[in-house]
Amino acid sequence: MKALWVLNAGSSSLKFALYPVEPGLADTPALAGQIEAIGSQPRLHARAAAGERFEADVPQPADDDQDAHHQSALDFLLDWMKTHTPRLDLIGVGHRVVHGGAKHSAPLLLDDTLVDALAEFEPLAPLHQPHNLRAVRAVARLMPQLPQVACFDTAFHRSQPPLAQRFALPRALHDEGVRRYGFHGLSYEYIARQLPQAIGAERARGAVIVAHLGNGASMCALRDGQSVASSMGFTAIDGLMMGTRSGSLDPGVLLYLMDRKHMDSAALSRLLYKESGLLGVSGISADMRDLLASPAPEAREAVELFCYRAARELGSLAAAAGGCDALVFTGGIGEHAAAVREGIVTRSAWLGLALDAEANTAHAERIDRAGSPVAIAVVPTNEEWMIARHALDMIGA
Ligand SMILES: Nc1ncnc2c1ncn2[C@@H]1O[C@H](COP(=O)(O)OP(=O)(O)O)[C@@H](O)[C@H]1O
Ligand SMILES: CC(=O)OP(=O)(O)O
Ligand SMILES: [Mg+2]
Repeated sequence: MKALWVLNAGSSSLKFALYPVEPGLADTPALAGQIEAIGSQPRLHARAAAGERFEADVPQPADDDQDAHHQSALDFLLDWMKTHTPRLDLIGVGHRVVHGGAKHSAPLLLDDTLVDALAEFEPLAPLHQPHNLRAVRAVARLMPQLPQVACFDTAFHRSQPPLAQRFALPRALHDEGVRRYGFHGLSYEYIARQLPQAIGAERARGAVIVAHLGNGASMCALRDGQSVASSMGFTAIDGLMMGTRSGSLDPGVLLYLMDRKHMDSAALSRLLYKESGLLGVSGISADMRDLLASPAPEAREAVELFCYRAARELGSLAAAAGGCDALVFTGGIGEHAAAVREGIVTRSAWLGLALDAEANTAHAERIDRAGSPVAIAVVPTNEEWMIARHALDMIGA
């Protein structure tokens, strides 16, 4: 079987999928899964198209070194893949690479020079980029002849108008790359392809706001299926409140923390990327499921702040898009947490949004109330398929 591997290395997970490519790219992977909880109790879960399920504990080095944890999860996965897919004719590997900078608006074939260039963006995406590139290097060591393709989370947003990409900072900083990039682009690109089917061709050409609410969360304004603005900026901390990331913050808070608490960039980075968001506000968990199930007032406040911040961002993106013909929910929270969707939509009635409560609790594809002017849809995202599509286009069958 000719096939493509897809690797999506995240902050605490390593997702993978194996897509058959003969005759064309399959809709569903032959095998897909992830190693979750890297750094705490890593476990591999996978599922074959035929329904067979696999689970395995992933050994983890005893020390506290995040890099070592990711490396050992990756080694385990590559070994596991070899033993579970012995008769495979691999034609290439597609990777999610979170940051492609200002230059890269399309997927690229990877080589050593490009990997080194992309490593320059590691400080801008410390939870993702180092792990993305580690996976590229590991595959290159094991199978040096195999073509590898980088698919950038930032690429889809390069269509944004210049104003949407600019901070109100001195021009020289913009010119050296301090600008808004936007992330989750592979997810938004996939959703944009599904829009005609989900909300109708005419609405799909209009102003559509997509909320990708997962562990990392962002929103994107689309016009005619193209990104015109996004809640994430220079880094994936900006915008919405997330599992452990703060989202938008008054920059004066950082000055205060540096001056008065003597926090350096490592301490600030830990605070903003790992200790804030749902985890920081609730003091209980970064996982939306835990918070929705908890009776603690701090958990409820964290969920409410998440919805409030998302509703405010929705208003801002509607301004950027010149309206809101449809709102689309995706990502782990967007696809599964009916209470969060309700919290966001009820705060957005002024935009013409109205929820069909029954359809919402049933996680139906369309959850807007009959006769209301704005479509609301729930569309599962599929970053892995989008990566496979790009990789196959680059490599050729
Ligand atoms: N049934 C559910 N109800 C509420 N939240 C859920 C549910 N399933 C998953 N989630 C939430 O989705 C988030 C993870 O989303 P996901 O898109 O898988 O994240 P990642 O950014 O790691 O790809 C977690 O906060 C998790 O609690
Ligand atoms: C860019 C980003 O935040 O990605 P994730 O949701 O996978 O953490
Ligand atoms: Mg994700």
